[in-house]
Amino acid sequence: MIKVGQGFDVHAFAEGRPLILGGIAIPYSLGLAGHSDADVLLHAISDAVLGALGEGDIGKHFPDTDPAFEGADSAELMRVVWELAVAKGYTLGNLDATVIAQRPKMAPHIPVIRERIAELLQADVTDINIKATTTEQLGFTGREEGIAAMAVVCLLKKQ
Ligand SMILES: Nc1ccn([C@@H]2O[C@H](COP(=O)(O)O)[C@@H](O)[C@H]2O)c(=O)n1
Ligand SMILES: C[C@@]1(CO)OP(=O)(O)OP(=O)(O)OC[C@H]1O
Repeated sequence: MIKVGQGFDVHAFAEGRPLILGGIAIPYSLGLAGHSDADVLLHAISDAVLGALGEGDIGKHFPDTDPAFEGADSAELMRVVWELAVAKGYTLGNLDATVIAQRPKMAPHIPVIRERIAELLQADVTDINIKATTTEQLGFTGREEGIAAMAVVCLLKKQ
């Protein structure tokens, strides 16, 4: 059986916070605002997995009104999401995600992010593709007000 899910998330830039993207810290002058560590890429991927499972979204599983998730490590939240997929008998077919950011330059960090996500999803790194694009200075990402991310996953289950 094949299940497909998609996810999309946005977080605004904020001063005085580390920039956490794809489960790693990226050296940059700004971080992202959020109730958790605001890892917009892992949030989009987690939502894609939950979508494929028909399990709603991360806001349903980890409400931003719950103090338990204040400052949460989004990698740990994604581990919980992935445990749900594994418990239902799924493995990852493949994941494709895009970070939409005018800055910082993502390309140097993508190999490490791929490895980190492969580890979190118990998958082969060749099944994980992470891309980045600017919006050519257009819109909120182009004005460097924040970062958006989108993801598509394919989950597989033996019949
Ligand atoms: N934050 C970003 C954005 C883009 N890249 C890389 O640059 C290439 C060109 O971006 P365009 O938006 O001009 O198409 C893109 O394909 C990425 O490889 C990046 O590393 N970090
Ligand atoms: C991750 C959670 C929970 O801490 O908070 P945020 O970091 O604000 O992220 P968002 O993508 O807005 O929603 C999911 C939340 O419930």
